Amino acid sequence: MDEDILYHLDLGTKTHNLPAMFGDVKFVCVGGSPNRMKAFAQFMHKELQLEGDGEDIEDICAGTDRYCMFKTGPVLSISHGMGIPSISIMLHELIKLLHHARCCDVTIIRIGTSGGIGIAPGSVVITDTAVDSFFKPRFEQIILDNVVTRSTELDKELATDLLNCSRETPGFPTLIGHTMCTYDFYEGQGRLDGALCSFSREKKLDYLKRAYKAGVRNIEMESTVFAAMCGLCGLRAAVVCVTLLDRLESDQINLSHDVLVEYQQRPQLLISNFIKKQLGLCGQMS
Ligand SMILES: O=P(O)(O)O[C@@H]1C[C@H](O)[C@@H](CO)O1
Ligand SMILES: O=c1cc[nH]c(=O)[nH]1
Repeated sequence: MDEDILYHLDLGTKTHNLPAMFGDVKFVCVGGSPNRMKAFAQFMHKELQLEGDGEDIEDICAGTDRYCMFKTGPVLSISHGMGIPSISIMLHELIKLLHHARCCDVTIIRIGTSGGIGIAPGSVVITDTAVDSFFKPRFEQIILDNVVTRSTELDKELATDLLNCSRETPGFPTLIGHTMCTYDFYEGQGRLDGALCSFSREKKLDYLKRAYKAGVRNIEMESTVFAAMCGLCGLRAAVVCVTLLDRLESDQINLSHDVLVEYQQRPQLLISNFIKKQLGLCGQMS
């Protein structure tokens, strides 16, 4: 293409010097909420001891309200909204952006929230394999009128490195497990508290217990397409989500604001330590 307009990011190859803006990016962290991803960028700014306090960090995608993007040193922090279609659009444009910027050796990590199965709320799950609602390691993309099945394996070595790093990040339990990705938060995740519910509490528990038996430790809404797209495009990818509740116990998220904020910081803390370690900065920082 003579010109590539990354419409939902409000960036383009003719309007922006993408290699100058993004050429040094080595880590991309993504998550649903714009505020969380801004907070993560500000946190990374401090952890990397970059100049200034990072409080005035600018949203690179301020020209659109679809996604937010912040850059601090070699770390890019981007929001992706909720669900597969939203993260998929962002990933198409992000991956093209990394290509246009001639970035190399990029690691991409989703830092999110999730519902746990049979584990303590506040636990952090590092995904080894993302599975669909049938506990299968696949993402089915409809292309024209074909169903194209893609693998959802994630980088095992990266997951192990992250688990090792978690041992040096005390304060919360971290484990490796399968993550189930659904198309909905309510019926799609077996919740009884949506506007619609067509199954019993017994059926819900039977489903979630079967998921647990299949190795699923948490449920969220983006991991399968994230794993599939990053895998096909050759990006080293990981999914690290905190659990907000144990779905065998409840459906409603009734954590106080402060606890919710602290839980959401857990994956950020782990990833910040991992990034510092990768950059050879550990031991020199707070
Ligand atoms: O990254 P976040 O915390 O947004 O991910 C999960 C999955 C859905 O997008 C959302 C549902 O509350 O949270
Ligand atoms: O239960 C939960 C909590 C957060 N995100 C989800 O997708 N499910």
